[in-house]
Amino acid sequence: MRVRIQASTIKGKLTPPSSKSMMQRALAAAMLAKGTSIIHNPCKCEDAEAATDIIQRMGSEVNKQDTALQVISSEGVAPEIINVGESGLSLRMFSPIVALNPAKTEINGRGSILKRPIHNILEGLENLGIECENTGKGFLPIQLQSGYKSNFAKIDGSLGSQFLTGLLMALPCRAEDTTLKVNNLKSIPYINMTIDLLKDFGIEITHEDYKTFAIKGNQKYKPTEYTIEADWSSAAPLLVAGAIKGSVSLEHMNQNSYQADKEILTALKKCGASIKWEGNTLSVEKKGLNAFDFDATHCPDLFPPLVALAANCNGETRIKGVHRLEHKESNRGIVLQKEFAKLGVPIRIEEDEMIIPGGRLRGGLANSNNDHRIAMALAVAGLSSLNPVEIGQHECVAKSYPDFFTDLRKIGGGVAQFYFKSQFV
Ligand SMILES: O=C(O)C1=C[C@@H](OP(=O)(O)O)[C@@H](O)[C@H](O)C1
Ligand SMILES: C=C(OP(=O)(O)O)C(=O)O
Repeated sequence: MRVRIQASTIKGKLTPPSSKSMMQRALAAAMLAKGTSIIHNPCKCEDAEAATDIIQRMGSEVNKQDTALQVISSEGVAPEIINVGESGLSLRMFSPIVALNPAKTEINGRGSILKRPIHNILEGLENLGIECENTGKGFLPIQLQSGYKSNFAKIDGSLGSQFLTGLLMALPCRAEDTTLKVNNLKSIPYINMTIDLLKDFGIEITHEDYKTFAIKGNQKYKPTEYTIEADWSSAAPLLVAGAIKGSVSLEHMNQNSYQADKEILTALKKCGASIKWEGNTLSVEKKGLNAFDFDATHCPDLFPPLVALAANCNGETRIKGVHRLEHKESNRGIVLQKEFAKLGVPIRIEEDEMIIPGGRLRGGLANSNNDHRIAMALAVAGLSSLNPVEIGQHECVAKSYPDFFTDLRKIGGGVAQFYFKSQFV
């Protein structure tokens, strides 16, 4: 299958899917809380399915209700193997949780995750006394056993925050206290989201300026009812669609969210789009758009939709944080450069900055490189291109937003899916 996006005017109202970051955290926390938790407004996407499968393998019962999931957690079991699918968060969050149990568990995955390096997980867990075998030699699979033995570790945060999220969720369950010294932490808002969610489950985490985390042991997760917010990461391409080609209103958005990608609002304001809040409904409307400077170091998932936005602005936009993109579902800096070049946009990368000239979208054949955020950014670019944009491997949006193309059509996007003998363009 391929999808073809034609220039179109955007107008309409939607509710974006629920946050996959919050959903995966809530599933892990519900598993760690012995008793019954309810997750309202659950996120339905492949990464959430992977996390659900993991907690079931670890002994939780998960029951679907109307608009909620019931998680019943009793004594946990150590599975022989868990599979994280393609989810970076499930890999990095569940590794420290699985490691609480001294029995041996193998962690494996599929697709893009098999190409994402794991040395910082290995280093961190080994520093805390876990015995790690790595038959994948720097990549999955890994086998963990023996339980935690050390009460102190230095953690490299420069590659991202997900592993620290896992440690903050696991270590309160140890009998002993643990101190983590974290160096050069990136994606900081995601740690705020973790700490906030843990508070709802009865777990307290304190830190000094995101550098020292003193984690009290013997804490008990309490079962709770937790509501997943709408996802700002999935909202971002929809908001950009409204800003470049008409208007869009998104319902049920939390203005005070801890989600990193709420920062899309800063970028939209900077380039001159019109932004209006009415209660929890956010409306964005097209205006003359000008190039902008933006630092995406701590909200790396915004890069792809920001590139689609920048390609529609007058002048050269500069976005910082390219180094953060190397180990995502694809090497996103290079892939954005390569795929937008196919549409006529000559992106430059200078050290940690991406420079995007506006006003050159010609359209053409591109490929998502099996990266959901690239597929969505290319689709948004198609809305304002001279010729249609065709995207190969577009089904990968299922990782975070399975209904993306249906929703884009609902707000006026000219979307046509068709069979094509090869995905590779
Ligand atoms: O904690 C999370 O939910 C996430 C953290 C970020 O990763 P890094 O912390 O690796 O940058 C982000 O890119 C990812 O999509 C989700
Ligand atoms: C990078 C992402 O997710 P993860 O790292 O959890 O696979 C993403 O959703 O853009």
